[in-house]
Amino acid sequence: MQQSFTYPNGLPFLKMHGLGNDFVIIDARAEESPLTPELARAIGERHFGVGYDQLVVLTSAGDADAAMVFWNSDGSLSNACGNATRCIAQLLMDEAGQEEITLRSGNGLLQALRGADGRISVNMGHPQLSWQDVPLAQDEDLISLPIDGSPGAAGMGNPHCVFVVDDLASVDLEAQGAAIESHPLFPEKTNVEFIQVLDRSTIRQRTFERGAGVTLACGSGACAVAVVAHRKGLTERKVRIELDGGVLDIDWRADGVWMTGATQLVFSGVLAPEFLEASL
Ligand SMILES: N[C@H](CCC[C@H](N)C(=O)O)C(=O)O
Repeated sequence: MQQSFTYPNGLPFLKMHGLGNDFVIIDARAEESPLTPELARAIGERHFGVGYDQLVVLTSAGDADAAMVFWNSDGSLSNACGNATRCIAQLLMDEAGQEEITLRSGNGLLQALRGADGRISVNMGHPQLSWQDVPLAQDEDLISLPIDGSPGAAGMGNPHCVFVVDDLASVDLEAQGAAIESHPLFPEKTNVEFIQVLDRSTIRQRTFERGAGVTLACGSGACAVAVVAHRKGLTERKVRIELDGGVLDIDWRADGVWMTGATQLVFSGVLAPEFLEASL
């Protein structure tokens, strides 16, 4: 799709990660920076571009400190990205010298706080549990899924399908994740989490993300995992989730599902005008 917009001076960006779930951040609060799916995909190329799991476009918001639009590396959009939300919160808190920030996402207003240990907590909101809200296709059923492991589904502004397994080492994450991501049970596709419950307060999680594939961590996924595991009677409402890239602490409280974890600014750069021109 030809884009009338041009970037004669290139396009500045930041690179951040939350537990190895990595992000390109484009700050469009002062100046419009429209993206196309083609450009988002080109920036996400790990060899020909910058590479990311998600790209976040920051814009100004009347009712929040900023608004976020989330792109997956396949060029699709998502209403939620927990780890990126934590990274944006750190960025804006550092910029403003604040310890609390409000961010607007496709899943509503999210409150973020910085703890004494420097980790960022975000209230990711209430889970969506009805089949219409996850969403699931009405005429299918979770048991129709071609994988054992007592599946559960929950939405956190984005859909998640969670499988509880006895041994994560037995899971073919790429193949089984891809099969579920596009299963007809999920009209908007789904993120896929495989978990092993270590005790009532500890879960090991591996993730195949919608639109991004295997990632080292998934924040909204960890929230959905905590909700599904608790509803199955396997864990408390407060759990520590061990992901490939690190640890998230999840607390499903009366006011929403709180997620706490580390964030890291890695580098800043500028996408070259000729790269952008070739990718639009
Ligand atoms: N792939 C997800 C978005 C990013 C989720 C993940 N990176 C997180 O930290 O929540 C989706 O399409 O719903």
